[in-house]
Amino acid sequence: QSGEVAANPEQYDESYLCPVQVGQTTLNLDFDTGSADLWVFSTLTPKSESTGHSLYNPSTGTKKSGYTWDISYGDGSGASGTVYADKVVVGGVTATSQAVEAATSVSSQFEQDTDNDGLLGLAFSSINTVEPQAQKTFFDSVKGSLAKPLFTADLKKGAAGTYDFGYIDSSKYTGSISYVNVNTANGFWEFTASGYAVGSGSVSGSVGDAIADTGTTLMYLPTTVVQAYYNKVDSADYDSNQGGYTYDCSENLPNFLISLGGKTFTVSGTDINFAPVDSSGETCFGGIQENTGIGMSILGDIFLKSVFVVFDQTQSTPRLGFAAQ
Ligand SMILES: O=C(CNCCc1c[nH]c2ccccc12)Nc1scc(-c2ccccc2)c1C(=O)NCc1ccccc1
Repeated sequence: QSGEVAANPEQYDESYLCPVQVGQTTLNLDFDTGSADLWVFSTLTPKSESTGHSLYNPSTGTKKSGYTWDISYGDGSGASGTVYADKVVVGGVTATSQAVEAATSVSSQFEQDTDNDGLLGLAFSSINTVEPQAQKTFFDSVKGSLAKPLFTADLKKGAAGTYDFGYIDSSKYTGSISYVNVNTANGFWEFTASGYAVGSGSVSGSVGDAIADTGTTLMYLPTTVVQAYYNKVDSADYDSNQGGYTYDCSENLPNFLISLGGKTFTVSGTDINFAPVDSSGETCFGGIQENTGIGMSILGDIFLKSVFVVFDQTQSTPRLGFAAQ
């Protein structure tokens, strides 16, 4: 089988939500290549935490008794609950007995984002949080039945993009796809990014160890790289209150060039201009920030909306393919 699903941006492209049938309900889920749990708001979630969200009703599923899950993310958000086996359909691709993690508790960040009914993890199943036994991601559940064991992400700035499962749509990218091998030891789509440049010109240095993460909004890069970037932005400085680099919204940001698999990709300065820090709209928060304390770089949505990405498991070593959009 194969299929395509829309990826609809939230405000400021903070995250991208896709319609997914879970049991008998259609939920808007955040497809997340940086985690491996498919968890959803449910009728088991306290009303005080689930108002405004579409809810999964576990009555259509089969409870996996004694199974629980509990996930927390680097920003301190998280959720936990119980596990059911149910039908999940993404763009016509069906997993007949997918582990659906019903939330019995969610953190305030998720509670407040009423367009987001949960996450569909697309990292490697080795980091699924279900106890006593890790469960397969949706992709792992359907992989064997897909025309090709791969999926692609085509995210866009301020417009609907797509995730395709089982095939590569060559109308969605230009030029050739350049591939890098993935190291799955940490359960992420993790690879080594090469040189970079700020503004224009030839790339040099090395960004190093990085993950392709559709579930993280911004780009988190080594301090040396981030300082080199904001040195080219006159009004920029590190604002500890905001927890990152800010600058005058009126200032034009330079492009960021990064070399992956021997090819150089350009993230435009307009894409790196993330969002105002407050309603005055004078000061803006940058889409490139430091990866301090993370242990690797994260190429999140700010980067991914500039490229077409293939998450490829056609070979014994998984690989990532990048092409210009
Ligand atoms: O977790 C994911 C992908 N799912 C995110 C789901 C999600 C988490 N809040 C959400 C809110 C809305 C929608 C989805 C999510 N990626 C990774 S790998 C390593 C780290 C990490 C580890 C330690 C320290 C920092 C990051 C993260 C991380 O925490 N990213 C989110 C973030 C990163 C930085 C700042 C904020 C968030």
